[in-house]
Amino acid sequence: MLRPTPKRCGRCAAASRPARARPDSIEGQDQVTRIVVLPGDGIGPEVTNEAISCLEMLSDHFELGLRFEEHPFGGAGIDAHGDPLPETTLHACRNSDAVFLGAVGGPKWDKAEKRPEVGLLGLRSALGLFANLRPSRVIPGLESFSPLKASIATGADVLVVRELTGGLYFGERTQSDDFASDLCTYSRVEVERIAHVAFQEARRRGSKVTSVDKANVLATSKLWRRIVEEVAAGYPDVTLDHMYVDAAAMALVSAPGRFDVILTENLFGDILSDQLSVIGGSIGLLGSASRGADGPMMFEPIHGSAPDIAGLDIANPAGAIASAAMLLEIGLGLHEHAAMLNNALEQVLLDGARTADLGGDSTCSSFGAQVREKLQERLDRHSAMAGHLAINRGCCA
Ligand SMILES: NC(=O)C1=CN([C@@H]2O[C@H](COP(=O)(O)OP(=O)(O)OC[C@H]3O[C@@H](n4cnc5c(N)ncnc54)[C@H](O)[C@@H]3O)[C@@H](O)[C@H]2O)C=CC1
Ligand SMILES: CC(C)CC(=O)C(=O)O
Ligand SMILES: [Mg+2]
Repeated sequence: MLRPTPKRCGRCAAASRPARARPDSIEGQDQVTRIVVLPGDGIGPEVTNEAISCLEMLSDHFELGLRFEEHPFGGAGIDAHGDPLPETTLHACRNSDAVFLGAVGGPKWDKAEKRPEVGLLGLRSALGLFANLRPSRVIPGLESFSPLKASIATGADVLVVRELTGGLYFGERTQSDDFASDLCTYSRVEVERIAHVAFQEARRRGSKVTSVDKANVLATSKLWRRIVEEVAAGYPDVTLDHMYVDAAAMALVSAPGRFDVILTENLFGDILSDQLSVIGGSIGLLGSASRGADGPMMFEPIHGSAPDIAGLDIANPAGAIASAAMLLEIGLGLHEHAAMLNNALEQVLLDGARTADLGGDSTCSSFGAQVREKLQERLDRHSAMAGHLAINRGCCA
């Protein structure tokens, strides 16, 4: 993964080092990291605006060289080019260092020949983004966000590793007036590679994987379970257990603390991660990262375009901002910068800012502005610290 080179004092604590130079960088020229931004539809542009503004602030301050270019996608792609995934948009995504997506869909395009959601699935497939990481936790101090009793919700911290390019969403479909079918397929390779992602993620967390399937009925789940067991043998330090998806849905609300990493297929992961999001307070809080074997990663909040609240400036941008932090951390390897943004976001919530989904009256834009205020405080503190270090070390004169 390409990392921008922060241009501050080389020894400065918050400036991560580049992992490797961009292959297309020209000596003596500034390095640029291309972020393709797909605001999409409904609340997508509203939450994207808040998230990208945070990234711009960080990029300006640390001279990260992030360059943002917006492209139509989803319903906006249909309106602009008659296609939810216009060729120019796909080309830009393929040639980017990372993609940031708001959300797509809405009633305006529900009867379109190719719906916005077809564009989303097409993009995930075209970029080979087979692994979708959806972290969710009950933030310490904000247990009251959860509809669950504090005794149940406290400490919940779960990562859903969702297979993203296989299963029912990508199987052959038939549809007539009286009959319809959706084919669910999984191959050994598809299960193996997502299982490896889950076990590797578990090593960075609580060392436990719960694989969720329906192996008491489905052939794909039987294959899934067998291959997950095989992959698990290579990770003796990680505990593996299996749950049927119906039981897992129940356990998520009765004992969310029992989970660390949930490894599951596309449809189950889609459903369970929405359910999980509410345990932390709202679907508006969760970000996600999608990755393939190589190429650009994509970052998006887990929610949809929320047509019921679109255009009202009341959407919660926290999930989009959390996705921006994931872009910094996972996409660009800028751990300290990501931590600054996450920390600013969490502080705004701890200070009491609440959008409507959390029972408050903060607007989307005012919430975003508050996060940037907190971020600015952290940047100022960082500059002051870097100044001290520079004086002591005789650099950054
Ligand atoms: N990644 C994507 O682009 C996704 C797109 N969709 C599409 O979005 C459209 C709407 O789908 P829905 O099923 O209604 O799911 P949704 O996630 O858009 O909304 C479900 C509920 O959560 C609320 N909500 C969602 N995000 C919120 C936020 N940030 N702040 C406050 N409240 C929020 C909405 O107001 C709504 O009541 C459909 O066209 C669907 O296909 C759905 C999920 C993901
Ligand atoms: C088009 C849908 C599969 C999008 C969705 O619900 C999701 O990825 O969470
Ligand atoms: Mg979903």
